[in-house]
Amino acid sequence: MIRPALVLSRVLHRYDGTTAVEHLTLSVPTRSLYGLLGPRGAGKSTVLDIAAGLRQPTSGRVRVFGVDPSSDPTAVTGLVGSSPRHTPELAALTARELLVRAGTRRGLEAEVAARHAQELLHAFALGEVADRVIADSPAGTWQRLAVAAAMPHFPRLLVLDDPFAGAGAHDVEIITTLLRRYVSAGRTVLLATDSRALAERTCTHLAVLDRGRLTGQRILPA
Ligand SMILES: Nc1ncnc2c1ncn2[C@@H]1O[C@H](COP(=O)(O)OP(=O)(O)OP(=O)(O)O)[C@@H](O)[C@H]1O
Repeated sequence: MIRPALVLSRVLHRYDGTTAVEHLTLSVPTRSLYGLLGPRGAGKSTVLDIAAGLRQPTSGRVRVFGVDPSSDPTAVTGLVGSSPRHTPELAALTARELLVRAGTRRGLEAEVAARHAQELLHAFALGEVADRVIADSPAGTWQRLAVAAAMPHFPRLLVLDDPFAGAGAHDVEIITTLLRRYVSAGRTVLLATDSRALAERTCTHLAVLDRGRLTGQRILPA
């Protein structure tokens, strides 16, 4: 049997007085494009942070390709990729600089990071803005770039928080095509969105969250 990419068992997460995730049990199959759908505050970002090893749950069990992020965070860092948050510091870089930096931060040699950056710029149709400062680039550049910046080390699990937020139809098309190709290449994608239409169009599997609880789960027709 193929091991799932991610397993959450009775995961609970509390921030001070707020319960963000409540006894969530979820299994994300390898090679799925798995969508977490829910309104604002449903707990999606918290689940993604836990999956990426960026946050420890208050209780419950987490396994990323069988690895426990709390006992082997370095292994999980190599297995997972997630997008950087938009900051003025990052917006002052060029698209290429951001991708090279994302690669070297994931442990790639500078030369390898530069090659992967070039491949990603091409794949995400960002060649024209490659050497332009991100803040001066057309709308939609950041959305494509944020996804590309999650994958310079071609992680086995790509974790994307709202990759379509602010994206135009053309950007959505490019991102969706790339994510499907990534899954066809044997990788796994876990993404969060509040758009049912985009989730249903893009994903192979869907889990619906509401106030930290799982309220529905289904496999979508190909
Ligand atoms: N750092 C934090 N400190 C305190 N409460 C938080 C924190 N982060 C999230 N929360 C709360 O936890 C709950 C779940 O938030 P979360 O961001 O995980 O949901 P979400 O579905 O990703 O929502 P959004 O789409 O708005 O990001 C919300 O009630 C939110 O206010």
